[in-house]
Amino acid sequence: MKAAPLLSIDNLTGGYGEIVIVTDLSLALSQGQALCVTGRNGVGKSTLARLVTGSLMPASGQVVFLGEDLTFAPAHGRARQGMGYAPQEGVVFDTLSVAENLTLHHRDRSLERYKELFAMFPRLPDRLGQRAGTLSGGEKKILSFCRALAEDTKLVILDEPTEGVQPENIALMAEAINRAKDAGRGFLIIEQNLSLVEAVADQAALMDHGECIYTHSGTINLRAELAERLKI
Ligand SMILES: Nc1ncnc2c1ncn2[C@@H]1O[C@H](COP(=O)(O)OP(=O)(O)OP(=O)(O)O)[C@@H](O)[C@H]1O
Repeated sequence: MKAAPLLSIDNLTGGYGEIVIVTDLSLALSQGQALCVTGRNGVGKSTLARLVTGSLMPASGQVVFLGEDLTFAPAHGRARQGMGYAPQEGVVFDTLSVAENLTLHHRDRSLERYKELFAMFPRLPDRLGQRAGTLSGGEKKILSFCRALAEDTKLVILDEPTEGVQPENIALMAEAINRAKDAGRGFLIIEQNLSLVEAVADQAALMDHGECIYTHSGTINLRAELAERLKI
C-alpha cells in the first residue's frame, strides 16, 4: 500500500481579496522528499506558500497535512502540527540580537539545537551578540534558514532561501536539507536558484500565472528541463 503523502495540495485557488493569484493548483509531497516550486517573478510562488502555511486563506481547494485537512486552520495551528516555515521576507527581528532571533520561540533559550548548523555556518555563532539588523541580506537568510531547520518539524517550507546567499553557502544549505531529508523530513521549497533545486529536489513544479504548468519527478534531466522552460 502506498504511504499517504506528507502534504497534499488539491485544486488550491486563492489570492488577495477579489484578486485570484493561485488557480486550481495540485501538488503532493512524500516524507523524506523535497518538492521545489520554481517560476519567474510574480507568478504566485510566495502566494502558494502563504496559502499552504495559513498566512492566507484559500478561496477553494484543500491543504491536507499528515492526513488532516488543514485548509482553513490558522497558521499557528499548522505550525503546532509540524509545519515549519521560513517566509521570503520579514524573517528577522532587526532590533534583537542574533541569539535572541534564534531562541525567542523557545522557553529554554538554548542554542544547543543549532550545534550542527553552527558548524556549517560559522559566521552565525560568531555574531550571536550582534543586532540582527546589522547582518547582510544573505546572513539574514541563513539565520532564517537555520531557525527553520533546527525546529523538530516534519515539513519545512522555505520561500527563496538562497536569495542573496553566496554559492558556497547555498551548497551548504543543500547539504543541510539533504541530511534532514535522510532523517525523514519533507521540504516544500520555493526557489529560483536551479543549483539548489538540482541539489535537493525529488520533484519540481514550474508555475506560471498562478498555475502549475509543468511537473518533473526524479532527478534525471531535472535542471535542463526547468532551464529550457524558464529560458535561462
Ligand atoms: N499582499 C498582496 N496584496 C495584493 N497582491 C499581492 C500581495 N502580495 C503579492 N501580490 C501579487 O500577487 C502576485 C504574485 O506574487 P507572489 O509574491 O506570490 O509571486 P512570486 O512568484 O513569489 O514572485 P517573486 O519570485 O518575485 O517573489 C503579484 O502580482 C503580486 O503583486
